[in-house]
Amino acid sequence: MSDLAISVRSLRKTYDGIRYAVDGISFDVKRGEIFGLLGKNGAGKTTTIRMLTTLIKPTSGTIEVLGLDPQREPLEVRKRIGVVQQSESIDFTTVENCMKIYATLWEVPREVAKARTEELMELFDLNPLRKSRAFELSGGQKKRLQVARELLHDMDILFLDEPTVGMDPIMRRKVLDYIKRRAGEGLTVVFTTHFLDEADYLCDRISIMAGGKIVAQGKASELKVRYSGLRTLEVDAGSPVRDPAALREAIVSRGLAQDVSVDGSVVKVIGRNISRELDEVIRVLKANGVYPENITMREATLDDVFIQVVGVS
Ligand SMILES: Nc1ncnc2c1ncn2[C@@H]1O[C@H](COP(=O)(O)OP(=O)(O)OP(=O)(O)O)[C@@H](O)[C@H]1O
Repeated sequence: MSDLAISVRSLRKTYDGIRYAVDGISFDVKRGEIFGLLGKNGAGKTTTIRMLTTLIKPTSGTIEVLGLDPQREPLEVRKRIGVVQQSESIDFTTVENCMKIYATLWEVPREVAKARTEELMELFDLNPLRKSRAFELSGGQKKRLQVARELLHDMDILFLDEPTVGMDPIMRRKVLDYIKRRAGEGLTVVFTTHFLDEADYLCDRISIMAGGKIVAQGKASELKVRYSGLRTLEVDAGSPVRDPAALREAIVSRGLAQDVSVDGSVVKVIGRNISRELDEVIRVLKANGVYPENITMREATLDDVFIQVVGVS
């Protein structure tokens, strides 16, 4: 048996015949690995997951999921995977019934289904909502139900497309720890998220996508090392920055930094040479009406790597 759960080569997908949503990506995922797909909105993550999970057909390229071709053997693939999609129809029935229906659909033996339902209801804090109808739940509660019901059945690979959206930090951590535990028991996980701290915490390996391509790939720690020259300078100007676009242009066009972002009075300057160019950066800040009241400099986080790789535009 191959130790690869997924193998993708030169995969492309166009919806309109003009633009490629996924544009020639190749990657492997080992069995038992947690693989993260990151990227800005529209990068091609969901399209990739939908092709891997048999929901849409590739335009070209090859996919192997557990040694099977999702296009030729969709039913075989579906039997062995779990998918939590980004948005999913939520039934009119109660939370309790929803779990029962899913267990029946997946043909989970009655006793196993009962035990798992109790475990998952407890874990995802769904007990107080047992009798609530699913469509009445809040966004985060719906997401909890959506993830819990998918975990009722046995599977070899679990695909999670932004599974923690709307969840509070405690629930997010619980879900991530549960996924980690299942991966420790041999489950392969493909995971997309916009929360880079989550990817850092959970994923063995990460691919960053932009414009349908994979633009960086590796362990979170490797990516951070690869971009370790990056520093983030954070400046608090005390009052809102008047013209963020002009400030950004002034710093980036001089090659002083790769990126500048402004949030109210706080300016974040990310780049490789910031320590060396600090005097010049501050001169330009002042020339643009930003008089620093507080300055901090720190190492790159995964967020910084992400911004560096995919850019801000
Ligand atoms: N059903 C569709 N029909 C036409 N174009 C689509 C369809 N689904 C996605 N696209 C386009 O394909 C590109 C990639 O979208 P995709 O949903 O894969 O990105 P994503 O990385 O998952 O984004 P997000 O983080 O917002 O979920 C986008 O330009 C999007 O507009």
